[in-house]
Amino acid sequence: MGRIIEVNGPIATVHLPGVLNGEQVRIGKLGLVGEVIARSGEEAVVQVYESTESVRPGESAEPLGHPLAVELGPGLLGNIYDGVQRPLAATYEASGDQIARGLSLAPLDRARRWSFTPEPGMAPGARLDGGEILGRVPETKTIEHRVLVPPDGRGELIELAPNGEYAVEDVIARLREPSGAVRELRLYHRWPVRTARPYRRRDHATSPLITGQRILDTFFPLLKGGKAAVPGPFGAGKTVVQQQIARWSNAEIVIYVGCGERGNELVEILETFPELTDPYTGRLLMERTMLVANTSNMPVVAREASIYVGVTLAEYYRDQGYDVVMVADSTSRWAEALREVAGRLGQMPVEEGYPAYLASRLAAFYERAGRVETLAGLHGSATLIGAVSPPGGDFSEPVTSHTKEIVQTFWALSKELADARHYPAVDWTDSFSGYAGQAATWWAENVDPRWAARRAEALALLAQADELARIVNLVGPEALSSAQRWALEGAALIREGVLQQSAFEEVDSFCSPQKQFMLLDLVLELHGRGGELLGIGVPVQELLALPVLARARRLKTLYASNQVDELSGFRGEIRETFERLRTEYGKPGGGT
Ligand SMILES: Nc1ncnc2c1ncn2[C@@H]1O[C@H](COP(=O)(O)OP(=O)(O)OP(=O)(O)O)[C@@H](O)[C@H]1O
Repeated sequence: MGRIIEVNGPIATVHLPGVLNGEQVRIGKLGLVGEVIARSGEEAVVQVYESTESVRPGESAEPLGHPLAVELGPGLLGNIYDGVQRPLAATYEASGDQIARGLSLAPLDRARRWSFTPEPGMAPGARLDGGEILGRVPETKTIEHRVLVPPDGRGELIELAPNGEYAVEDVIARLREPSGAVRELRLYHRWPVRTARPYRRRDHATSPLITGQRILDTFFPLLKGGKAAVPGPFGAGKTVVQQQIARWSNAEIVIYVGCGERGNELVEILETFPELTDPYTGRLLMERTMLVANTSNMPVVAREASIYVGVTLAEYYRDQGYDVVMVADSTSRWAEALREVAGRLGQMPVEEGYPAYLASRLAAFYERAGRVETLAGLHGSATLIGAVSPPGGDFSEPVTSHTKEIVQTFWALSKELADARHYPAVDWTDSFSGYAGQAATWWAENVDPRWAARRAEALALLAQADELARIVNLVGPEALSSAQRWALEGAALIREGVLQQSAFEEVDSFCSPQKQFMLLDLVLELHGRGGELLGIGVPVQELLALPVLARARRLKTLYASNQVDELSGFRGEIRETFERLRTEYGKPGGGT
């Protein structure tokens, strides 16, 4: 037992000989949770994850003998945790609205019993390695939990529990480790959150994470196992984008980390998520979701912990062979926590007060994304998506600029688009995806071989229109040729008929890959055929007045994702309209 020497906000200096860096510590009479972040001689600096108000020098400091770790086992799904994995529902029951400080509640329900089935063929005498599957538990109606040997466990199986109902603390297997020691395995194990969980090897990520959002999937795709960022100024729609991904993406497991956003946003998430229906099963989305949310009475440094808790949960389900997506809202708040701690430790600030290790911390976090072959030989992925909230919307600030270097997919939200009520306000000029090549293979095989060409054509048209818009601003629309005016119209059709997508409109909130491609293809066909007519002398005014243009803008809400065949009927309408015009103008003396 040690004692507190000094308390400075969320940082406590303690006299605690022999404590290790990273070790968890409980400090003060209340037993507040903290973690050693620096040591010098017999003293250690502890980052405390709860308010240190009224904690005094001289009070006790107790080392717990292990680093900040999470419990991993059945019962995680559907849970809402705080930044140090305390279950919020049970916590509220125990202490009411204001979480009592120092409260220690088990993350996994100790009383609940789970129906365990040992893995077929697994019997005493088997040589087991870390990460292998011992048995299975139906965790929810849709997700089967694979009970794993902890990654650091290895040896001869000497006992395995038969089929039956077990609580997480019950011993379900005994292992004789190479040292001869017998290790008891339970339905759950602990894992330190700052250590990436091991896997056999990295796989190439090949299939896209389909989010149902056209600007994301078609224009700036992300792969399962990939890393993405959503930077955006205040109110540009980061939260809506992340919620849409959590709600609609084709990942099997969803982890939503609400890290330090404003209280009311958190309340909204806590209220809305438990009511959402899973579009793939018709059941509750929470059956395959976990929420990690910092409560407002936890200090900023707890945001750090919640990011690591989230990513460790993601790796754990990846290790069971699932595709997991984790969204973190927002990594800027986490970076602010790093800055606050660095400041209090008197570390040299480098950029805008952030410590020199900001970039490496961000990189190490995103490095935990990936598609892997697990220790059990399964294939799973963890996709990481972080929101970034640059102050004043300035993307050159340190957190955004470092993140941009690290991620492969960058969905840049723009204030101008949001102000113009163009949602999702993802800017097609500033955004990028390094995965478009791999995604193209998937789209070609599963949707249409022309995907990459159509995508490139649309992006080129959007870029051309942005350039033309600048000219119009300078010299007025009269300076444009007919072809240029038609290009502007083509880009407007893409923006309004394809890119804009309301999260709140039932038919359009989710768009299947087939519908995404069909919409894009139809708009480009329309534009292409109009261009041909300009070539034979049809005046651009006549094209611009065609009623099919307005129809093309509305297609997205007229046909749902399961009505792609009906939607494709619009191609006939386009062809008919343009053929009629062509015959009119093709005939001598026609067209007047
Ligand atoms: N895809 C969308 N469809 C319709 N409306 C949207 C969409 N995206 C954003 N909005 C509108 O923009 C508003 C602000 O979005 P959101 O709360 O996600 O912004 P934010 O960037 O997370 O804000 P903050 O900086 O406050 O965290 C939403 O309340 C909604 O009205």
